[in-house]
Amino acid sequence: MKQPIQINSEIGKLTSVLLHRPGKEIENLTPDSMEQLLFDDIPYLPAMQKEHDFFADALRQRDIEVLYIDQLMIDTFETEEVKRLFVDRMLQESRLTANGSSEALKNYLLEMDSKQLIDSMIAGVLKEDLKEQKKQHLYEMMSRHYPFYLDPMPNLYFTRDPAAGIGSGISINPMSQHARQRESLFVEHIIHHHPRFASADTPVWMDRNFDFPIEGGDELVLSESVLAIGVSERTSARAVEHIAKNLFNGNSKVEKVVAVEIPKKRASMHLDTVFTMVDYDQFTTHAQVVDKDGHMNIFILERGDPLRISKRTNLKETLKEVLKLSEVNLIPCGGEDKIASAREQWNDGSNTLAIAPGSVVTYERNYVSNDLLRENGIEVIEVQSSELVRGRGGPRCMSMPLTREPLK
Ligand SMILES: NC(=O)NCCC[C@H](N)C(=O)O
Repeated sequence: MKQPIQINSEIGKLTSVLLHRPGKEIENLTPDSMEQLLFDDIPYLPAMQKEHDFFADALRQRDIEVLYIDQLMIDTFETEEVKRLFVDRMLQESRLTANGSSEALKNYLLEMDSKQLIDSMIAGVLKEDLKEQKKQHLYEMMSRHYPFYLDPMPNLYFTRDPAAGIGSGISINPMSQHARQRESLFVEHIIHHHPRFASADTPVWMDRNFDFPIEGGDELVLSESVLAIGVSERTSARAVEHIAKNLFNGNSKVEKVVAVEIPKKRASMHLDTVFTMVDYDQFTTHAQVVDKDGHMNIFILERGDPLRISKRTNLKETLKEVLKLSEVNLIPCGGEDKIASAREQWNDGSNTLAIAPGSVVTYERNYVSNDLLRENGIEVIEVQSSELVRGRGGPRCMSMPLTREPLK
């Protein structure tokens, strides 16, 4: 049987990918809530959707199958029982802001057809959407109360983060930020209930109930046997150890987990905001975390009880060692210019999505980085991002590869 997940590298020809087209959840951002929901601004939805469609079309034109989270979810809602199960899980995990709202909300959601149901769960449910509930608490009676029963999920279009394919298995992530924690529930549900995935018995390398966070933007499959993981604002060292043990003890081909420490700050929230693989021996990097010689804190985890852990201090040398390469080229985002480099990193210039060795999708706006990639022989497919970028993520963040061809 064809494996529904098969990811043995960052750069093998991409054949199937999971996306989410931004929807009404974006219009439910307000100046009061956007910071808590991890946005710096409120995107203009019609333009954002146009940009996202352009991105999806660019992938389809290159024979990449594009699947959407909402459609996969709808496919699972064939029976009333599965629908109820998911609504229950979702409500359990949502911070409901009024007593008694849970039952009313559940009934409100279950009256919907599958498409409306999934759209509403992603967009959020306003208190005014439900019939007036009897108010019992002071905070409900005060006029300026919080408008949502169910918070919107505006970050869902960053499908990279809630889960990551590794080999023929998956890491279903306990996410660090409250605003994003429900996202991995969608992936977990799809893996267990969608016919394409459920029958495959996909190994789960990380369970979303683990107590310490990890996010997919930090998980980079450098080769069949080497996984790099950023220890970052979003990913904990404990989660790295945990997934490493599961990979080594399970039926995976991973032999080395390379833990890369990056500054715990928003501009470099995940490893893929400052480091991506673009070819067999070429990588984007950013000066904020790694100078052109590649100095930084790196630990290699290998099988053993306890795990064998050894320190390295140079990214370039470590990549040469673990990937068995004689040379490695680090391409700095924004080049040597400090201003261009800071600007383009903020706008996700390092966040490339490789669709084949030496071929990447990037944002058009990062022209300094794009020119530099081309000078280094990389094919650059540009997509527009006046609005998409406002959520602080690029093409890699907006995609969860499901299958890639093996490297030759
Ligand atoms: N892999 C990534 O870097 N994803 C970008 C996520 C951006 C989102 N607004 C967040 O703060 O989680």
